[in-house]
Amino acid sequence: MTERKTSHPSSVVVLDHPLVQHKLTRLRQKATSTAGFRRLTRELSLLMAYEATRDLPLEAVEIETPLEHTQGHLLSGKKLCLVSILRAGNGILDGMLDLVPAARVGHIGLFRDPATLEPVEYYMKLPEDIGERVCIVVDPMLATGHSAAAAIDRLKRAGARQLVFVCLLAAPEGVAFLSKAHPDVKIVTCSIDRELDDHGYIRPGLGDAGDRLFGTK
Ligand SMILES: O=P(O)(O)OC[C@H]1O[C@H](OP(=O)(O)OP(=O)(O)O)[C@H](O)[C@@H]1O
Ligand SMILES: O=c1cc[nH]c(=O)[nH]1
Ligand SMILES: [Mg+2]
Repeated sequence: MTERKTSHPSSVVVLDHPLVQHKLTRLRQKATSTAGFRRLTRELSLLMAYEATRDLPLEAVEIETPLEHTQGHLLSGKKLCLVSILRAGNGILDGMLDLVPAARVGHIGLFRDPATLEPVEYYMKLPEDIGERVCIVVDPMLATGHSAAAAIDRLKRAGARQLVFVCLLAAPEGVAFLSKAHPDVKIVTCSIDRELDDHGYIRPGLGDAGDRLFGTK
């Protein structure tokens, strides 16, 4: 996986791998159906999970292959928690759970007030031992960054210490806001787009991720 490390802070990783960019372009197209949008989101989630889990610690183990004794590496006891920002986050969550089926899952329900662009909380349920887990927070869109920062505020209040934020698309404004609010949180994204428009939509973007995933518009 190639990382582009040019004009953004070191804690932001943009996945410029050809497979990622191909699938992202298909995802952006307005002609892509709901079924296609879901399938592409799932496939991109697997590729993003590859990067988001890069720093998970390994421990050496002794194993027997059919031919000899050797040393291998398994994920250490450090446990994982995937946290979905409802509702669009569930599109990414589903794909990531294919790769890490034993992960615990937290949900934070937030919607963005269309007038103020401020997040409104309507639900939160997290594993009790969240403080002992590496948290991968997923939401397709990082627009103003307010929803992501609010979710991470809540996770830190609940005890989370090691967090990664994963999104399909980010606006420069959202990256700046989240990096300032939570400089310790690595951001993994498939693209940093040009700008936010007057309604807080990412341009060129992909439209409303929740509506496209769930066919609500
Ligand atoms: O960075 P921000 O400006 O806060 O915007 C991003 C948020 O907006 C979208 O959610 P939305 O409010 O549309 O809710 P939904 O997932 O229920 O569609 C998106 O999934 C993020 O959660
Ligand atoms: O472009 C955007 C911005 C916020 N939420 C979305 O779903 N799309
Ligand atoms: Mg939405």
